[in-house]
Amino acid sequence: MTQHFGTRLAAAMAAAGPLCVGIDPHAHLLASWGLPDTPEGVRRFSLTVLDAVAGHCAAVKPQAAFYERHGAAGLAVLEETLAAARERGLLTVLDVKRGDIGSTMGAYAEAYLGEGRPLAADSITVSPYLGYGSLRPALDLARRTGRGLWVLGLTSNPEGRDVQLVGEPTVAARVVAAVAEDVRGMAPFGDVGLVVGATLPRPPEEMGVDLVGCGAPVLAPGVGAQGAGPQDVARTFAGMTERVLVPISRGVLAAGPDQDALTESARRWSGELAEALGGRPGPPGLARPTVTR
Ligand SMILES: O=c1ccn([C@@H]2O[C@H](COP(=O)(O)O)[C@@H](O)[C@H]2O)c(=O)[nH]1
Repeated sequence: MTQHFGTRLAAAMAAAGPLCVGIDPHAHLLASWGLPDTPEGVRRFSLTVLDAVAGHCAAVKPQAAFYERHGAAGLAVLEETLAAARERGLLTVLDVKRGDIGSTMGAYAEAYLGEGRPLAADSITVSPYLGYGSLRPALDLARRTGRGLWVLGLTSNPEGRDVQLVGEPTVAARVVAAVAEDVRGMAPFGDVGLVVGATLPRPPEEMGVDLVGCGAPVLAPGVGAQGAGPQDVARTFAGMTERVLVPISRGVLAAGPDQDALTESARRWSGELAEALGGRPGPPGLARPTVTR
């Protein structure tokens, strides 16, 4: 029987720590790497990142937008990137932020979570803006195929709070409560996780959001180029750091195109995260590379 995503994620994090390297082939990064802003440039960028970071992080997070901007050829590169990550033993988080009425959500679920689908990933990001219940087809299919979902909760961008912190209980608190219900009893943690930024001004509990009691893993963007650091992750997610996967895109990618420099950057972030979050793999004590904001 297929292991559920929470089990696979926990195993990957136990082996390689909490770092998830984001693959965001921004036009400015392609240029600074000396690559053309074409599907072939995106392909070379993505495969270089995968070769550099395999073995130094638990997962990779390709950002679909940067592939989609190249049309069908870009999507073919995304398919190749997902397959190449799998070949290198890396879990994939496809950051595609899908969400729609249930009947259409079923088709998105097939596309990204269906067995044998060209764009299937180990997990995807989803938006609960059409109501948490509208995500049900994706939740069901993910569970059947041993895949996972990351539901937007409290995103890393400050504007998100205009929507997510409205109401009593807040929208974010309702989403977290719905996820808690779906992962209740799952160990080591659930197959549905939450996206909660490491950039929050206060711990989620102080914002009325009970993440510690929820039992879901958390994907915590915002470290590096958005200004948060490993200590912010430790502070924001105190009491549940073993469940936090930390995606870093530009903060790692700025070290390219040299493959050894990319590897070193991933190792440094991994070490700093291990030191801040307590006792996970990575070489502590190395300085973090400069990142472009
Ligand atoms: O709340 C969110 C949700 C997703 N993201 C995505 O993560 C990366 C962050 O990139 P950095 O270069 O590490 O800042 C990017 O793909 C975002 O779309 C997020 O930042 N915040």
